[in-house]
Amino acid sequence: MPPNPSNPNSSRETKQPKQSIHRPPSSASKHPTNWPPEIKYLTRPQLSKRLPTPTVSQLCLLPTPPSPASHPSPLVKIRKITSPAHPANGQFGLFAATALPAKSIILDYLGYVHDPSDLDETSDYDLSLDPELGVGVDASKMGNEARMVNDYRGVPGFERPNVVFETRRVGGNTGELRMALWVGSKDIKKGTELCVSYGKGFWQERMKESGVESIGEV
Ligand SMILES: C[S@@+](CC[C@H](N)C(=O)[O-])C[C@H]1O[C@@H](n2cnc3c(N)ncnc32)[C@H](O)[C@@H]1O
Repeated sequence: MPPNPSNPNSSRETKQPKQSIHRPPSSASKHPTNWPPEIKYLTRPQLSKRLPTPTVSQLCLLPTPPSPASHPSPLVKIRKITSPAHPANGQFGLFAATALPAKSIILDYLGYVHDPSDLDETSDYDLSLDPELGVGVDASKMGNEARMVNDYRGVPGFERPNVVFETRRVGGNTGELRMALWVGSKDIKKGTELCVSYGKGFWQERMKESGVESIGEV
């Protein structure tokens, strides 16, 4: 804090050792490298206020998770794609920061948890959490590193996805329902891009929006 001439305690402040300067706890505002500043970085899901109480209790959606994982995740890195051969060139992608064992969990897909009354139809980041209740997790305006995962289609070197989205219950069968990103059936080497399948529905919708009638095999 700079000295303030109108503050009688100011000169005393300037003599205090450097350690006394207030800093927020380091974990409070740490974002992953390359995190876009316009997107809110989440370390737990953000619940829509419009979610009905029975839905919140059925999915055990908790304002505070029992055991928060470390943030940012040490397992992944966000990188800008700079290969013209990559279909998401110029955008971001998610990469393994370390070797990832087959079938292991990587991280939760965090975002705005909402029901159909609170749906952003333009979002490309909305995953279904509970299809029966129509609850989704939308990471378009807020989320974590998992929002950066690209689809494998057209990515050089990919014939199939190497990671999958699957729900999990935090802390056991009766815990909070979350969407998570998991390693597929094969180990992943450090530095490899992580690519899921968004599903045919995503690309069919994309084609419809761009006016293409038939898409054939996707
Ligand atoms: C969930 S985001 C993925 C992260 C995104 N690359 C970013 O930088 O925010 C989904 C968007 O990524 C792009 N994308 C992901 N995979 C793609 C692919 N295989 N081909 C073309 N675009 C892709 C599309 O623009 C899509 O709308």
